[in-house]
Amino acid sequence: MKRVILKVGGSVLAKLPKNFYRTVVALKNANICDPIIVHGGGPEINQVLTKSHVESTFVEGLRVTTKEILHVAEMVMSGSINKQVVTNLKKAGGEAVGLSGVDGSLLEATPVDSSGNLGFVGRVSKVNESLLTLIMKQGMIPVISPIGMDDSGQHYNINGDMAASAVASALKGKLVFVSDIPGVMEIVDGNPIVHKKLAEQEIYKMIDSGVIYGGMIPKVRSAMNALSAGVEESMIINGLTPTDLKEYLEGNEVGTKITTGEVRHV
Ligand SMILES: Nc1ncnc2c1ncn2[C@@H]1O[C@H](COP(=O)(O)OP(=O)(O)O)[C@@H](O)[C@H]1O
Ligand SMILES: CC(=O)N[C@@H](CCC(=O)OP(=O)(O)O)C(=O)O
Repeated sequence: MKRVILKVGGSVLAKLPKNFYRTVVALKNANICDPIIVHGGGPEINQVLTKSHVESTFVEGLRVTTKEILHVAEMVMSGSINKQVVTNLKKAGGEAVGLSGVDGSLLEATPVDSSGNLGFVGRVSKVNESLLTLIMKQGMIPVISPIGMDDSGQHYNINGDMAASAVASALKGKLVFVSDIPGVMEIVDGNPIVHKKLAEQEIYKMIDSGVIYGGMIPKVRSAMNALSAGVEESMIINGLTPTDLKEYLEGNEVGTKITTGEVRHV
């Protein structure tokens, strides 16, 4: 069965319309496809850090992660957020298994930056596909928190978009980023537009010119990496509307499709 990897951003987790989880469960129960959720949690991590008076900085959308910040990221994402997503799927009539990348070596990780400037930020070096397959075969939806571990047992904070891209690449599924914007946007002649399709070269230009910034940088990079790894489709859609996910699954044009091909247009 086809796999759809849904990366649900921290930006939308608390704001998803009621039918979001019902749509995901319906896909599974009707054997249309096997959904896998990878979630983020940036805003909730920020809240806890702010309460603890811990400052946090980002480099190109990645959080510089000290030992203390890693502890908070793990507590927030693998703890409360992961279990809330599992609960929401249950309430929508599904069964889900919540895991972090630490469990069953689901996401083996290495430091993203060998200079050490980003601290305990990881990238996925290997995905335990058979564990995911096992869960899906039991009729359950895997829900993944993006914390990884290396051979020595060191944990890493992994950007959710990068984790989702690695999972999609391993499973050769479709990759859908569910975020708080209608897609990749740009101001053209004074008006905001949503790009329906974007190719690699355009994306690099948009990063260089600052049109794509912050959390959108790891998203588009992860989308492109997944495509080069053989993923069928990488999309960015809006999690704030009750219709985008359903429309996308029904084959209608929503959000931004990232392509490897040549340019253009809106
Ligand atoms: N060109 C762009 N189009 C749309 N959003 C952009 C763009 N560049 C940067 N962004 C920012 O990226 C954010 C989405 O990334 P992020 O906050 O990390 O979301 P998530 O938690 O869903 O992963 C948007 O809310 C917006 O502020
Ligand atoms: C290394 C790194 O940046 N990790 C992210 C993990 C959470 C995440 O990716 O959350 P969103 O999906 O909400 O952006 C962080 O600490 O914020």
